[in-house]
Amino acid sequence: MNSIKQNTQKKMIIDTDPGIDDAMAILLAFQSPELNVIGLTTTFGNVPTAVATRNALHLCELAGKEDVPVAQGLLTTLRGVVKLRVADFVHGSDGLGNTNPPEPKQRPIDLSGPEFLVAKVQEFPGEVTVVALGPLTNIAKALELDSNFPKKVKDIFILGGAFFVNGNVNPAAEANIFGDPEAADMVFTCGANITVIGINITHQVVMTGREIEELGKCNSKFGKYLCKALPFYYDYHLRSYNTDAIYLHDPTTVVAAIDPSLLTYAEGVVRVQQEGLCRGLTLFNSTTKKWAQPTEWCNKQPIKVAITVDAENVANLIKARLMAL
Ligand SMILES: O=c1[nH]c(=O)c2ncn([C@@H]3O[C@H](CO)[C@@H](O)[C@H]3O)c2[nH]1
Repeated sequence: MNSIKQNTQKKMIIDTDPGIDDAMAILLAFQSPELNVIGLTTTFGNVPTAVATRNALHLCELAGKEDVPVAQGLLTTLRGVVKLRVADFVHGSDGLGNTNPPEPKQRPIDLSGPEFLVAKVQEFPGEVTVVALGPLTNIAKALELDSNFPKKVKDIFILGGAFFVNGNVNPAAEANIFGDPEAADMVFTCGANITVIGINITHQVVMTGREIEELGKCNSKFGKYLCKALPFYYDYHLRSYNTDAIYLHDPTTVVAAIDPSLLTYAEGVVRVQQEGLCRGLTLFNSTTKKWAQPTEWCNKQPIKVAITVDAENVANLIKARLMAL
């Protein structure tokens, strides 16, 4: 990689819980000339954090990116909850569709995920894009470690929430936000330049059963690899949504970071329900109403919430890059 090319690329850290669609997103990022992936940080959600770390290292090795540092994130929620909800019914117990990936040769770096995030925004102030594909625990911890993190990070693209639609854990909550609602609320209101891509968007960006077969037949290394894991993810969608297609949650978020113009956004303050029936609900204030009394949404910095997506072009970009040789 010559230095001119590196200078024009976005420096990206992916916070991830691989996860089949995370694997697609990571490989997509490695295939994207616009991006310089400077590290992966791992979290729980689709799998426990230790499994996410193993899978992240494995994916780097598969892609010949052993030089990309992997920093293991927190093993618990921000507030220390150890009994975590893990979506093995979506991704398999190994996170990769029960394909039993080989043990990686590389090890995670000594810094924790949050420490790595803090160190990189300090090293490259205003230059680092964070793409958060799991619960927001590591990003929230980075805020606790460095109160200037929101000013130093360039932007944060978050896969999470369900805006004006039902969730996927229950009618109220989307999985990543449900995984650590306290962390999510902290991140959404921290003042950083944040774009949120919810399942109101990602449920429109799909790969059909036939396209999964095509991916397996093409000569691309990543395509061949992914189509071994994808049947598990496909079966989950067929069972749960009765649809002949998978939702491209995480890769869509990487595409939004590459080319935000493929989506449209509304700006407003988002808060997260912390307790009770609707724990994990993301509530976006889209009104311009002047409230009679101050609300919990007042005096917080607005963030961008994706409202529409050019689903066909986003999906085509993902497929083309994963099928590229
Ligand atoms: O706990 C989960 N339940 C689901 O139904 C579900 N469907 C998808 N996912 C994963 O969570 C993110 C989107 O909410 C993505 O990373 C999906 O892989 C889910 N996680």
